[in-house]
Amino acid sequence: MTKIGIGNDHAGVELKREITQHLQDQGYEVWNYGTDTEESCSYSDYGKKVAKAVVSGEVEKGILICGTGIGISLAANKVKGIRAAVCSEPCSARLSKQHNNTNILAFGARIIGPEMAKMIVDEWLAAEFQGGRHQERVDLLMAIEEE
Ligand SMILES: O=C(CO)[C@H](O)[C@H](O)COP(=O)(O)O
Repeated sequence: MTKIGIGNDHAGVELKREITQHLQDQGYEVWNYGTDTEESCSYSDYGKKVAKAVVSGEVEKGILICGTGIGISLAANKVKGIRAAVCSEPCSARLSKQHNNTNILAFGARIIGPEMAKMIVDEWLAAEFQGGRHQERVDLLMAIEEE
């Protein structure tokens, strides 16, 4: 079963627990990269940890949660090879995989509720990259990393 890495800052601890349970109920193997306390911390540390786990192949996909999903996705996108998208509804999550081949999904625990988060996660995990013209664009996107 797909291995999924999950990480969050202090704002995302509770939602991370719910999403982890939701994924495990479906048979996914979930690797937790923290944080697990509500002590104030930096989203950068956890975005980076999950991003590096995806790039190294330790896990296949990543899920990141902070207050808005923005800071933690920005951190992940600093890691070479990562395409992380913040999504607040399922349609964008599906298209982020179909067109952009995202390898990390992010959302905000202060923006959406747990049921919406579960729908977003399910839609993203069910979607497949469509390749073709989108592959050419993703190749151009990733080539920016080499400039
Ligand atoms: O959403 C976030 C980053 O994009 C953080 O979770 C948020 O900035 C944390 O704020 P605070 O320190 O006030 O709890």
